[in-house]
Amino acid sequence: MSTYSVESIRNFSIIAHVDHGKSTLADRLLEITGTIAKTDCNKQVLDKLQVERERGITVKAQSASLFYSHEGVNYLLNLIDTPGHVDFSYEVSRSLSACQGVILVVDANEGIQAQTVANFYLAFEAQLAIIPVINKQYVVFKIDLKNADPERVEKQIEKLFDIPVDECIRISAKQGTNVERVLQKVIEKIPPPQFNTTDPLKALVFDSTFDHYRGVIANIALFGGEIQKGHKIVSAHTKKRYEVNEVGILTPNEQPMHKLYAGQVGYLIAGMKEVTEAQIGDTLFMHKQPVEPLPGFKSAKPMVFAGMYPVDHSEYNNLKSALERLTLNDSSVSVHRDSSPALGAGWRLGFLGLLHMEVFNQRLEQEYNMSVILTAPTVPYKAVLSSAKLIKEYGKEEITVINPAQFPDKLSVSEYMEPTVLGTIVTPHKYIGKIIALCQDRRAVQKDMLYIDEHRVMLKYLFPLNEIVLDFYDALKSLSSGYASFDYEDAGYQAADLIKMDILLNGNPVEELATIIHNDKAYATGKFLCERLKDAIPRQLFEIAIQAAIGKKIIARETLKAYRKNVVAKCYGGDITRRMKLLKRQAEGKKLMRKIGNVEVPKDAFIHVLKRQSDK
Ligand SMILES: Nc1nc2c(ncn2[C@@H]2O[C@H](COP(=O)(O)OP(=O)(O)OP(=O)(O)O)[C@@H](O)[C@H]2O)c(=O)[nH]1
Repeated sequence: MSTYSVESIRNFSIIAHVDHGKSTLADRLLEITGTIAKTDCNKQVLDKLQVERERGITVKAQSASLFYSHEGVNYLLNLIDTPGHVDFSYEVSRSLSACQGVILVVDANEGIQAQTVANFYLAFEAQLAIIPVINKQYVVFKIDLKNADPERVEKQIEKLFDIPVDECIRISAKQGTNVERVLQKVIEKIPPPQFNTTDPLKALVFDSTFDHYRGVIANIALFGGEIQKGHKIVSAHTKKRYEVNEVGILTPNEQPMHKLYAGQVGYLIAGMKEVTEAQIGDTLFMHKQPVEPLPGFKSAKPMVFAGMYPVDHSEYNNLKSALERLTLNDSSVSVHRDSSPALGAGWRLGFLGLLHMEVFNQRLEQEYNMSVILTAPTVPYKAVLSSAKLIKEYGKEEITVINPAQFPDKLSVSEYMEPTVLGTIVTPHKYIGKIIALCQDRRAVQKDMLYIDEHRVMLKYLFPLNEIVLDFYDALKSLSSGYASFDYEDAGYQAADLIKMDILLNGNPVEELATIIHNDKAYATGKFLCERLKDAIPRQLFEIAIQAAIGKKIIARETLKAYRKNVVAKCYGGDITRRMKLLKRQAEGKKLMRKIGNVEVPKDAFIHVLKRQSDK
């Protein structure tokens, strides 16, 4: 950009429900503005991570600066593509802090879904300009997807969000139809940022990534002043001083610039090496010109915790450094050191949901070549202690329990509490009966029910978090043939009758599967886990007793019969290389096993075992 004028800047995010077409719209915007060449290969260009491409979802918000000329004026448009899944809504709220407006994409076929509602309210509460866009819709031929019904979706938007029907723009992101109109609307409707270059530097760190060679790359939004190479800056959070090595914009790859100005969004490299140095939500200011720090962000609140241990203990230090680096790229993961008698030294990690946990695990494997053991996920329970000894030990009466191994005994507790969430379900009305039954089975209490139009209903339920965290979404999808959607927000704690259940293999506890559950569900869960484990464990040379226990009391049992798998039997002792190959393959298979007593369990069995069968 040759000349700078804050009047010609627009900062906006694209928000939507999962799969409604955010990343595809971002591709078209990048093409129209000449940011990337127009080819058939541009598919979700901003989804850079391998895990994003494989799963076809966005997990990390990505920024891109676009240059666009309209009516003789050159504009700088800073676009942030955000994830749609509920586990990553923290990324959305952070991204919005760097924006003055949003494009709210709604699929013309599916209409308003649970995350559409959640994301709309994030933008609305942040007082951002909102541009509703109906996607998957040709304008000329009326129909892109067969069941597209833009009129119906426009009416839903008017009813739920109070946005007049004629403000919606109908597009096909895939075909590029009418997408230019969206850009024009961005310029007309989203206000330029109201910041001055003459003010002292005030830069918000709204995201950060870690580069193996260059250290921390901080994504910043300038709320005042300007910044360039050589400037001495200070972090409001750590009070540490840095010299700026490089500033620039993302197009979408890093493009160094001489300067960044108030109102712009870009990146900064300033020799930050430690994970803790690039705190998201931090304010950077010029050395000797301190400013009032920006409010920052509420820290991400982990919803599920699980233990993580290296498969092979010699890998402990490598895993430690991989974790440090990956958590810098994903600061919503909380990490506490932990250890267990069975698994040795490891960590207890907090995630925003199960998908987040799976994605993090996949990234460790793909980006850092690390293979780990994860224990059964648990939600953060609370216990009000009655034992004077324990109160003294913890230094407080109320403790949070994120590890079943530390679950205090009933005798030393006056009350247990479990976390709850307010869930929003949007569904075609024909599935309502089955969904209500599912919610009741999950101990949920109905709070609201609203018809969005004659075919669709929005239900609100208060759920115990542990009832939805593992597999509620899968269950909901399967009983509504994929049509119902779900989103939730934190709703505090409620008293609950909780117990700790252990799983034993030939009398040895399987630490990975110890869980805290509601008393009412103990027998059913115990029976189910034993049955599932029986399927997950390969037969071995001896009989295996699989038991569920509460304290010393066994509440369920399955028996796995002995079996001898002789892998080399087929080789007739003849071909020695073939025989060696088979033995090697068997040895490699064993590496992925975890030994409990003398029983070998595939290490990935633990999470699969926990998903409930009853919901199929
Ligand atoms: N028919 C049709 N399909 C579209 C259109 N826009 C996007 N899609 C398809 O919808 C699917 C989801 O698109 P994405 O752009 O990945 O959706 P997203 O909202 O970014 O998804 P998440 O990042 O996972 O939340 C892809 O298969 C796209 O090809 C469209 O205009 N018409």
